Amino acid sequence: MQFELDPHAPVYIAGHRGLVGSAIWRRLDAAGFTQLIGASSSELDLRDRAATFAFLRDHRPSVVIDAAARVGGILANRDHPTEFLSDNLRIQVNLMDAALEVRTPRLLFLGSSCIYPKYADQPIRESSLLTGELEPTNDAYAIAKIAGLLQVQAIRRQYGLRWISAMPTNLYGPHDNFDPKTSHVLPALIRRFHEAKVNGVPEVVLWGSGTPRREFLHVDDLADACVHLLEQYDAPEPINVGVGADVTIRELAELVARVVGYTGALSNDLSKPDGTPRKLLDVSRLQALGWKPSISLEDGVAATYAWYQEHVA
Ligand SMILES: NC(=O)C1=CN([C@@H]2O[C@H](COP(=O)(O)OP(=O)(O)OC[C@H]3O[C@@H](n4cnc5c(N)ncnc54)[C@H](OP(=O)(O)O)[C@@H]3O)[C@@H](O)[C@H]2O)C=CC1
Ligand SMILES: C[C@H]1O[C@H](OP(=O)(O)OP(=O)(O)OC[C@H]2O[C@@H](n3cnc4c(=O)[nH]c(N)nc43)[C@H](O)[C@@H]2O)[C@@H](O)[C@@H](O)C1=O
Repeated sequence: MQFELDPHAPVYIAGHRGLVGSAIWRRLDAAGFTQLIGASSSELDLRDRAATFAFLRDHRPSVVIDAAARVGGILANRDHPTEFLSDNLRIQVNLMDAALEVRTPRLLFLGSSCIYPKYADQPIRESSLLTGELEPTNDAYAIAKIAGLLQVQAIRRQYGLRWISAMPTNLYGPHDNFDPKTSHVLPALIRRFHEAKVNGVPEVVLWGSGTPRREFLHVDDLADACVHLLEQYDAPEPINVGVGADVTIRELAELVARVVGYTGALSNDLSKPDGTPRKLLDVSRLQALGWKPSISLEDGVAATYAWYQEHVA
């Protein structure tokens, strides 16, 4: 182990109420971490530079995990590039500038698989970064994320702080965003099929052609991978986090319909964008560090649907 994480040292999880932040909180809480720090966006708006600096000066965390961002699915990204660029740049720049000022020893920045070129060779290696054009529906978000991983690399090089960046694939699980317009595909389909079943709707419409392929990692696996990286990884290159397998959107829809118990028809709304045709991550570097996922897509979707029924439906 390269870094022994002290369970009694202050650990700040930015975005601790979100899909990823709450999973990391659960994972560290279960491991006996006693000084987890979080602040909602109404308590601390990370776009407010002065408030962010004051918060980091007050808490002086030993570890910062950046799971705070403006996040959304393909339509939210396509229709709001201004906010996806501006909010995410400000959140991460303020957080990392403030963490630098108090010399936070260890920081994990979370990017996304959408930073890679639209037509990158599959599976996508970290080295393909900036070798081709981005997917237009989320280029603003991707540029913000690329700026974030570059800021980590710059601070490592100039100040010697051992910060790292992880690039997760599409995530899902408890505390996801299930809003029909702004969410990602998997939670949107859970909600859509559930409501169609309950209301006896004969057909569910998928956005796009259903032919794009996506890789899905349960957020509890991601949280476990983040802790593993904080303990084992210390290099400037971003590191991919995924399962190493993908499905078509149509196959995902059929899986979700089966789990939900929906037996109606599926059709396609071709007026909606497909986005990147495929973004399967090469996870060989993560596997070489000794980590692999444990939650299958079928089990993960079933558990997420159960959570949805209890907390959202
Ligand atoms: N979901 C996915 O499929 C993927 C996500 N990621 C990355 O993981 C990270 C977390 O994403 P995810 O958990 O899905 O997103 P969520 O939307 O579920 O959570 C985002 C969190 O960020 C916080 N936040 C947003 N804006 C601000 C702000 N201005 N000030 C302070 N906090 C803010 C929110 O706080 P509050 O709840 O208090 O408003 C929320 O807790 C992001 O960096 C994202 O890019 C990467 C790959 C895939
Ligand atoms: C994690 C990654 O996630 C985003 O990229 P994305 O993977 O393309 O996002 P998505 O999950 O919204 O769509 C995946 C596919 O699914 C299809 N699709 C069908 N039916 C629905 C549907 O009902 N909702 C949605 N959202 N998509 C649908 C949709 O048309 C597309 O072909 C980035 O913006 C960015 O946030 C990012 O980094």
